[in-house]
Amino acid sequence: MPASRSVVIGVDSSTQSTKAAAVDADTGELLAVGRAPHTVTGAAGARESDPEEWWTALVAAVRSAVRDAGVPAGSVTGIAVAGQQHGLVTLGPGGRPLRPALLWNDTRSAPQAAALAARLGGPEAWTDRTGSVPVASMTAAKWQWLREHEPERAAAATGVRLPHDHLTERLSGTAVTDPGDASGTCWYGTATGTYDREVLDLVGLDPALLPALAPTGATRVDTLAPAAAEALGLPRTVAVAAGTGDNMAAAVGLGLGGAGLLDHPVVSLGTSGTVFAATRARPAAPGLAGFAATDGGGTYLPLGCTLNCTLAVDRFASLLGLDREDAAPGGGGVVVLPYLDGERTPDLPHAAGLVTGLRHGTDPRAVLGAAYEGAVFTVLRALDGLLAACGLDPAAPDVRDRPLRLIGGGARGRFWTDTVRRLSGRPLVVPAAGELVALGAAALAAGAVTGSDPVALAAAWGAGAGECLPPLPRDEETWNRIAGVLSAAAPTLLS
Ligand SMILES: Nc1ncnc2c1ncn2[C@@H]1O[C@H](COP(=O)(O)OP(=O)(O)O)[C@@H](O)[C@H]1O
Ligand SMILES: O=C(CO)[C@@H](O)[C@H](O)COP(=O)(O)O
Repeated sequence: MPASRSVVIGVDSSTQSTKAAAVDADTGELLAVGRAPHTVTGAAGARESDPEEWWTALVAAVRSAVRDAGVPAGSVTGIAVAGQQHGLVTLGPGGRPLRPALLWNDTRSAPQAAALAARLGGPEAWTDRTGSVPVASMTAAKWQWLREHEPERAAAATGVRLPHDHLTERLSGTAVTDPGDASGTCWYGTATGTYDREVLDLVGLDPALLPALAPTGATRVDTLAPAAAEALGLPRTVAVAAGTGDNMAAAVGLGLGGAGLLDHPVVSLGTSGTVFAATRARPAAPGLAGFAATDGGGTYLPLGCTLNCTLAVDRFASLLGLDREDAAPGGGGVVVLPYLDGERTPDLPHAAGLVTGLRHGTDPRAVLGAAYEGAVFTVLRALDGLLAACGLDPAAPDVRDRPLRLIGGGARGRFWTDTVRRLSGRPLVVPAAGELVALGAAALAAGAVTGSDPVALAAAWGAGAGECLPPLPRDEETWNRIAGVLSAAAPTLLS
């Protein structure tokens, strides 16, 4: 290996685990990936994780990636963190968390979100200002929940951070965020590129508690703080980028942004199911998050998000005593609405899962298959909403022919890809590189080291290239059966 090789580390700190990718900054070669799991606790709508565990996982994953890459620590030049979005991290003395973080899929904040959505002139005013109408996932609703349920902790907070901000601060000692992840708080103005003081007043949050806004996720905020350098076994000279949210980093990894187009909408199958596209317009619609991309240059990342994707299907597999791949199409009338965690799109925070169409002869594998179908249907309905908000007719042949890029852990599963193909009738591109979020973060790190545009870097690395799967005939019957059950069950799902 040439002594001058420059290696960058991209960290994906998402709901279930941390993944750290060691990447050759010049060629984009993925040298190694380190992984470490997270613990999520909570019942009855609560979902919390200990930020200290994220830090321990980051250290373990980065050390493992550098070791497995077989590169000297001195060749590492940059690091960036992409994190699960929206989570509320409250800091106390010494910058340490006051309590576990409230996660994006914690639905206890639904009443606070509904109350906030009615303020400031109602939903349209919120989308005009922040891009999104508050739902339970948004950080502003979580902060309001904390004020109402744990006022002494809210009053004691000396800092309020998103998950990726907190980890970036642990790395660098600098309190900073980026436009992309900030746009998931509902207190950041996507039109102005600044914190919205009126929203902060509304939720009683002192702006001094928030991190500074970096111009882009690739902004070099500092180098490693001494304690972080020691924990990671890396030199203090390693540049730390501002980082971003996990969906924004995936967009960077796929080379979307700048002159980003709607040609390849993205579907991500992870704990959350997300659909997004990079666009220069600023589309707004109820049920859609009008995020900013992380380039800070007027690219937007409208996104639909479901709460029940791979984890919900895995839960059905374990309830049925089956392996996740041991599924059959749900034909024969079984329908599963897998809303085990409530749901965000559609906005049904209090919903529970629903199974219909069971008979004595029902094959358990078909029930599992129907869970996949229910999860994929929910994601693809969100995709139709996204395309419509971008001014496109989802059913128009030229729109239906646009390949979907399929990413996230579920994209590794054949039954997932088959179900997306069958229910969408669209061609798919499945990137060969599994860790698009970590690769996007690595491109942000390389951007911080070299000053280059991270989207252009990732595009040159070819991180998004992969297998093209031709379309299958659209399974209208299954689609209509699920849509019928959803519509008939709507009154029950609301309560
Ligand atoms: N080979 C595979 N086949 C099907 N599903 C998989 C496979 N590998 C991982 N998964 C799914 O991917 C999920 C994790 O995806 P990931 O995108 O890493 O989640 P997150 O970013 O939310 O932590 C797991 O819940 C698991 O169900
Ligand atoms: O809330 C959203 C997007 O708005 C989620 O997509 C989170 O960012 C969590 O991501 P994963 O852990 O599922 O990757």
